[in-house]
Amino acid sequence: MLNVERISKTYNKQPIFTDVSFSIHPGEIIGLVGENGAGKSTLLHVLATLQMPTTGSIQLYDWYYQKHRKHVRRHIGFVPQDIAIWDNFTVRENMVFFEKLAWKNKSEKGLKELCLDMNLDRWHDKVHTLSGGMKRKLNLAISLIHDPALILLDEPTVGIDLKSKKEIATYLQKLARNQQKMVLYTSHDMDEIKALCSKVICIGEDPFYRNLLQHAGKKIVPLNNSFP
Ligand SMILES: Nc1ncnc2c1ncn2[C@@H]1O[C@H](COP(=O)(O)OP(=O)(O)OP(=O)(O)O)[C@@H](O)[C@H]1O
Repeated sequence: MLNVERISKTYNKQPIFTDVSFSIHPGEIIGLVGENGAGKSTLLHVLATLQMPTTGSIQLYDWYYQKHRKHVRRHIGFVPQDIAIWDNFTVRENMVFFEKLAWKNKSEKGLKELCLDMNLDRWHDKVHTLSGGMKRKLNLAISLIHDPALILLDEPTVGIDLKSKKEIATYLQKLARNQQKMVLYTSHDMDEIKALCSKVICIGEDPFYRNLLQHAGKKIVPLNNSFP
């Protein structure tokens, strides 16, 4: 379980978010929504251990981020907003390259299966010949090589077609259900959030997303006392 307790983040004394608390249980896919600049990416960066919270504590299973940062990292898969793969390498070469950097070894057969699970079947094709959606699928496959317990996805389906979105959603649902992964997923596509996520975190002061979700009968995770 991921337990986030009263974390805050400031940049140059400017608060980005304050007093944020929530939990993610194994098997849960939680949505993270909010207007541009609300702090979604910043929160994901903190949860990915790329930045430290200014105050508060985060615990993944028995490990505290502050104390066991290196260990915690091994159990996190992070897909950043920008696609981060090698354009002149093939799909296979990218998977093999990132496997070498991963904490766990995986056979080439296992790597290929990860791609095929998402209907990415262009194993020997160079990345620059793939569509945007295929690149996003490869980015996601790379983040899963080391079999992470917590998967953090920052707008993983932006600019991709409905079919690929559905394939990714189905894959994530299977992953969460069958392997008890914890998933935190940001998107500006509310239909996607409503279909995929069991609960939703609304970050930022603007009540727009909260109202929209309440209307749709979605469970909203209260972040602190100011948003009961
Ligand atoms: N390294 C940084 N230094 C200073 N301020 C930053 C830094 N990174 C982000 N910010 C600021 O933090 C705020 C939150 O940014 P963030 O990228 O987390 O928002 P977001 O909710 O992900 O936005 P979007 O929906 O546009 O992706 C913004 O005001 C941004 O300018």
